[in-house]
Amino acid sequence: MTVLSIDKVSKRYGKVQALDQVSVEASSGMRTAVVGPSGSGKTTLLRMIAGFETPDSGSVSVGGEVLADAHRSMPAHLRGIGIVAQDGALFPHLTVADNIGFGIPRGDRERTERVLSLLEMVELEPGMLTRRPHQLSGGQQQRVALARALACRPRLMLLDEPFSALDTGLRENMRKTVARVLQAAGVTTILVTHDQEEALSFADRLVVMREGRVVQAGTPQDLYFHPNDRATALFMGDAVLLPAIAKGSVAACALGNVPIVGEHKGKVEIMLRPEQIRIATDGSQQDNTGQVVDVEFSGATSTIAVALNGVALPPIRIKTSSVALPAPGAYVRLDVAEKAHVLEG
Ligand SMILES: Nc1ncnc2c1ncn2[C@@H]1O[C@H](COP(=O)(O)OP(=O)(O)OP(=O)(O)O)[C@@H](O)[C@H]1O
Repeated sequence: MTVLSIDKVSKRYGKVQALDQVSVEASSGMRTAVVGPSGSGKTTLLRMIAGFETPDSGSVSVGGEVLADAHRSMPAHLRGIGIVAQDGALFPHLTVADNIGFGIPRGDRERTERVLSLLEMVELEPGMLTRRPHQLSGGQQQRVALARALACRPRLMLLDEPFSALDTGLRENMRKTVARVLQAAGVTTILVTHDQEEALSFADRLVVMREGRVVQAGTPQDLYFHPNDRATALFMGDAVLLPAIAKGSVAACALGNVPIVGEHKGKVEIMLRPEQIRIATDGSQQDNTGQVVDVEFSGATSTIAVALNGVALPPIRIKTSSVALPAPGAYVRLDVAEKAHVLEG
């Protein structure tokens, strides 16, 4: 069942077309991440759903009810939408208990019980209830903000870069906790983030925006392995892009004859993710694809730059396990482990 439906929404600020005919749908219980470079319109879209902006044209509906179009806009507080902002935006003068219970009427007999169960849901100890926000860590503040947003039993949850202020380790941990909590609560969620890795691991579905438009939407696997174009390919992660001549299901390129997804003919550009390429260090001077020009050690994995034989292309960079690394100058053979993706256009 579709919970959120954004239909051809446009928004202009002076000369800037912040949103241009944007359509997005989110099904019940799904987690959708909106990603895109800075200025692509992500925040404007989120603010539009929340009710802080009104569309010039198009409509925003939740649960089949039109919340906003060019003629009307339901006030934000009546929309039944929960929001967790980047900094948590907790009320500094209120305790954790009062922050979480803020949207639950004081006279509600089950208020205390509900606050406790929300606290437990976000994995915080009951001892925290009497603390104020400044006595909490960044991660704990975000958990309280999530509990507060869930307290109103929202029909939709908006997450605006909620992990960006946290350290890397904590960030990953929080991402998992928040995904688990939202899944358990069955709340349909929209996450806005700069971080494509975060989007890939958090969401069931990704929407990629560029210059106010949705350029591609799909599962994380779709977007990562089958981006429509070069810009999305590079935005979603490290990519090896090579010119090639396609003939049916094979393309001839600097890595040899590589199997490709689908059938193509003539000049194309193919994409492989670095982990789809294996380095064989037994390449002799006769049987090799290129020469190692740089090795960048970074713990468990390393990045190896390989200059390909006979092509005027920059060295390709491949992430590999740091075990038995080749040395700079070594000849290596590169084997393609999976079918390459052919980019459009
Ligand atoms: N209130 C406003 N007045 C004028 N221009 C605005 C306003 N809000 C956004 N814009 C412009 O609209 C465009 C989209 O901005 P938006 O904040 O939605 O992008 P974003 O993808 O969220 O960027 P970031 O990742 O940097 O937060 C930008 O060019 C921005 O400068």
